[in-house]
Amino acid sequence: MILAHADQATRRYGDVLALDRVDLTVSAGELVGLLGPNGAGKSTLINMLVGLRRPSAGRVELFGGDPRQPASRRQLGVTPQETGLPGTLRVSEVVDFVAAHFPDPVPRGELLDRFGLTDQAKRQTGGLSGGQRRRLAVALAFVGRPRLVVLDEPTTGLDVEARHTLWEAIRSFHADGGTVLLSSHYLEEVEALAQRVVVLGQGRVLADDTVGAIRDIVGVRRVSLAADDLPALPGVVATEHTDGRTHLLTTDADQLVRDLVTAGVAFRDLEVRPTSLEEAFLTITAADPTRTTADPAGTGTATSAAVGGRPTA
Ligand SMILES: Nc1ncnc2c1ncn2[C@@H]1O[C@H](COP(=O)(O)OP(=O)(O)OP(=O)(O)O)[C@@H](O)[C@H]1O
Repeated sequence: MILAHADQATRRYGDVLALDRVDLTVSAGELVGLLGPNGAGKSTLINMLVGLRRPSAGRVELFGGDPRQPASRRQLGVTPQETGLPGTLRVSEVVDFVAAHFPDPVPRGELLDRFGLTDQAKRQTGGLSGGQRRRLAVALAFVGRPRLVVLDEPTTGLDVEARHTLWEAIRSFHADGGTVLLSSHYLEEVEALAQRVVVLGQGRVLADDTVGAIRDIVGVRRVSLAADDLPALPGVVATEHTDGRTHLLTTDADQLVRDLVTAGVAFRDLEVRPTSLEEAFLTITAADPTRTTADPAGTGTATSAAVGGRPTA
């Protein structure tokens, strides 16, 4: 069953084309990560799906209806990128206030415990730290036992422990059958949580696939070694130097290793590993923005800027 759907959704702000004919479907039970650099259009897409913005062209649907109609949002929980909490209310009062809008809310104690906020229950929200406020804002999206939760950069500003608490809460909601769409700058977060990743770049969908498939699409491997002198080698899309080691990014690690041997390079401590999602993502977003999906041929378009290194060839 499709819970949220964008069909050729386009959004302009004056001269800025923030979203350009984006298709996205989120089905029941999925946990989808939305990735993209600053200004890629993630918030714009999320805001359209939850009824905060109207598309300039194309269509968006939530639970099969218009997201701008309150009836379509009854089973939705949202935490936008920026939220305001009444500073003089206590945490428990804010939770109770939101819970009063729902027929079967999560009990306050259970919710606060799940989000690591039990000790803050009696504190006024104005006195909370930024991270505690953020955790409360995210917790509120879950109060009404929604079927779909949409979180725009939920863990921004959180320390490692708070981030892991939030991950656990999101995972347990998903394990109980909940559906999640979340945007993030933290690529490790998407790797840790999401089954499916949608990569946005310059307002367009660059890739929509599993984390593993995106790595395969990009197909870049990191060959690390120590060597005094390296010749220019074919198939290297970028080179980095750290701590006396050289890291070569390539789409064909096997061939590169053969070439190193053939060239008689005296290398030591050779290591070959897949790139992280971050490297894959940066490679995709650096590719031709006119493509609607990433493809293997696109890997060759990676630039040194895309992977933070210097080209050798
Ligand atoms: N209200 C607005 N008025 C004008 N331009 C806007 C507005 N909101 C967004 N934009 C522009 O639309 C583009 C997409 O912005 P959006 O906030 O959706 O990106 P994002 O991927 O969420 O970025 P970030 O990761 O920085 O939050 C950007 O160029 C942004 O400057």
